[in-house]
Parts: sequence; C-alpha cells; structure tokens
Amino acid sequence: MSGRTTGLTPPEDSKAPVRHPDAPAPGETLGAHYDQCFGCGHQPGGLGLTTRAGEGVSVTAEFTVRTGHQGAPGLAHGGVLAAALDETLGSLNWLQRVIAVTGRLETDFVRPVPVGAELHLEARVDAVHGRKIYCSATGRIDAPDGPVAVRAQALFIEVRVDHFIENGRTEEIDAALADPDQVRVARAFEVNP
Ligand SMILES: CCCCCCCCCCCCCC(=O)SCCNC(=O)CCNC(=O)[C@H](O)C(C)(C)COP(=O)(O)OP(=O)(O)OC[C@H]1O[C@@H](n2cnc3c(N)ncnc32)[C@H](O)[C@@H]1OP(=O)(O)O
Repeated sequence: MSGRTTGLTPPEDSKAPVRHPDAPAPGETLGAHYDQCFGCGHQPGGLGLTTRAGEGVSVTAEFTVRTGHQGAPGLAHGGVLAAALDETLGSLNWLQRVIAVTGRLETDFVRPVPVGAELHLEARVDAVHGRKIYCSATGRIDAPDGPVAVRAQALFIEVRVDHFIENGRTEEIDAALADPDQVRVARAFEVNP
C-alpha cells in the first residue's frame, strides 16, 4: 500500500484529542444529528447507522447492508461503505463537542461486503491541530472482531454552525432552525454557539 498522503499526516506539534467533560458516557447511544441525514437519520433509503460513544475519543457503529445498498450483485456499493465510514467519523463530533465536516476521506476497500452482512465500525480521533481533526476508522464484517472490510483515514475541519446556515438550502435550514430538537442538537455539538 502506498501509505498516507501528507494531507492526512498530523503535523508534529499536533495535540492529543480531548474528550469533552460533558460527552456522552462510553456505551451511550448517540442520536441522529439530523433526522434527514443519509447516515444516521431515519429515512427509508438511508443507512440507519446506530452509533455509541466509546472510550476516549472513539465511537462504534453498526449498519446492515440491504438490497438498496448494492453496487455489484449481492455486494455493497463502495460509496455506501465510504458513507458509513464518513458518518461514523462525523459522530466523533459528539465526544469533542465541536462541529466538524469532512475535508478529506481516504478509504481502503479490503474485502467485498455482501448484502445481509452487518458492518461493525469503529472510529477514533488520532490528533488535533487547530481546526484540523485527524481521525481514522475501520469496518469489520459481522462482528466487532470480524474480518476487516474497509478502513479510512480522514481530516475533519471544525466549522461554526454558520457553515450550514450559509450553505444549506433555505427550505431545510429554516425548518431545522424552527425545530427545537435540532437547535438542541446543534448546541450539544458546539461549546460556544
Ligand atoms: C444546524 C445543523 C447542526 C448539526 C450539524 C452537525 C453536522 C455534522 C455532519 C457530519 C456528517 C458526516 C460528515 C460529512 O459528510 S460532512 C459533508 C462533507 N463535507 C463537506 O461538505 C465539506 C466541504 N468543504 C468545505 O466546506 C471547506 O472546504 C472546509 C470547511 C472543509 C474548509 O474550508 P475553510 O475555508 O473553513 O478552511 P480552509 O480551507 O482554510 O482549511 C483549513 C485547514 O484545513 C486544511 N484542509 C482543508 N481541506 C483539506 C483537504 N481536503 N486536505 C488537506 N487539508 C485540507 C487547509 O489546508 C487548512 O490547513 P492550514 O492551512 O490551517 O494548516
């Protein structure tokens, strides 16, 4: 394998990640950050990922590959697997109480994942440098210690809630801002909203 790109290598003066004191306890299920989210929301075509807080700044998640997730016959689409990794990595936001979005996501597809398989994902923050959050994730087939199917290295960039307000379609942003549950979730992510 060719190894990491420089964009995913934490600078030498990076800091160790810090779990926020108000982060959900290890084992606690993390809710959806947005009900319409393809990854963690509750919509028929989505992944319906269930994520739990882990130790330190880590999370675990599972999702079952369904027929609507196919690329080749009987196998999960690579983009769906990358989305599952991306979503699991995004859930690390809950433990740091920051809002961060994916800047770069590098994925290794190690094994094909059949329809019906349950993908067990684990993600952690490796290092933080200013707004840059360096993290990694692994997806295993059918058990937390099952064969590795996918791996990812990622760089998330911390943003303010304005990132969504300024860039999202007005219709959905207005609905989100009018929804007290959504505002509560945004505040749970952001230390200084
Ligand atoms: C109301 C809703 C509330 C709930 C919300 C919860 C949402 C959670 C969602 C989770 C859902 C799941 C997750 C999802 O799916 S998130 C959805 C997918 N991601 C996006 O849509 C992000 C699109 N990109 C952007 O908006 C901007 O490019 C961002 C914000 C990322 C940076 O633009 P910004 O202008 O702000 O910053 P900057 O350009 O000065 O860069 C800053 C630093 O970062 C470095 N850099 C940047 N990119 C890369 C790269 N590709 N490789 C290597 N390095 C990169 C850059 O060199 C610089 O470094 P340095 O010079 O400082 O050393």
